[in-house]
Amino acid sequence: MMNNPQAPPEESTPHPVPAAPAVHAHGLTVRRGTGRNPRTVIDSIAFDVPRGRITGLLGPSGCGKSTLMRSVVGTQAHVTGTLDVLGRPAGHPELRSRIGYVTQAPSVYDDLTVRQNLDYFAAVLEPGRAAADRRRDAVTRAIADVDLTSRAGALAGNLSGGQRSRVSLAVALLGTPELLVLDEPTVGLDPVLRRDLWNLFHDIAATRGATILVSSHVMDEAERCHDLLLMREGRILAQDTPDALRSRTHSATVEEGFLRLVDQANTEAKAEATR
Ligand SMILES: Nc1ncnc2c1ncn2[C@@H]1O[C@H](COP(=O)(O)OP(=O)(O)OP(=O)(O)O)[C@@H](O)[C@H]1O
Repeated sequence: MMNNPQAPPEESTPHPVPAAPAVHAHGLTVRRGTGRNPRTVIDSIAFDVPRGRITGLLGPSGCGKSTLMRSVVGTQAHVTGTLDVLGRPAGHPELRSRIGYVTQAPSVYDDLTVRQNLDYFAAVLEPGRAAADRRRDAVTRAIADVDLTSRAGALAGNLSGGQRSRVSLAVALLGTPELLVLDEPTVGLDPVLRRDLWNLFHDIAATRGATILVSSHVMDEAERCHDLLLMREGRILAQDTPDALRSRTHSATVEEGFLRLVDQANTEAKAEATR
């Protein structure tokens, strides 16, 4: 899948958007920290993630992207408000096999090979001898999807950072999830690998109809998304397509548009404070 540079991400065609979003949030609030001083890090936000498309969650470091993603996959405590994922409340046991989640730090075993890592996680997903053939096929396909077939026998500990990230992504692809939640998957990757990964995300959305929620603090990656959620300080600053955002902020790039919205929000906050 990654050997397809002919298909620029911008030109890939997302599946038609069905009515029900993959993720629906309303009044979503998250508090973090223990003891006497838990802080509100996500503050009563509302947003939708449309199905079959790539939604970029963008914003500066510390704005709450990882917390929001953890809430969507159901691993975050102290979440209140409405958060529905694939038609179920976030964290519902039925969602476990329907969501693939890649955390910021690649979660692979360094002392196992790429294939052994995948075999292990495949067995956790679908245990038992009866499923052995299906597991083997799923593992082979996931390794091919992330273009690591030639390194399948290499120890994960001997791979580059980008290759290790791709092993994590392959693990997330194992169960052919309907929703992929990817927390800054391109951090630290060189431009070629970043482009290849974005091509892969577009392939996955277009060929499988999967929904992808992907975070980044690199604004130029926003241009590669179908839809954007721009976050700042625990709030959603904008939900738009890159085109609509550029156009309504009269900006040449999403980054410029984002900065305009930040300035506007700051001005409004100051005016509010002096009232
Ligand atoms: N375990 C924790 N306890 C208390 N506060 C936390 C904890 N983890 C994160 N936070 C705070 O929650 C806020 C949001 O953090 P989060 O990791 O979600 O941001 P982010 O946008 O993903 O940042 P980055 O891009 O740097 O990963 C930050 O202010 C952070 O300090």
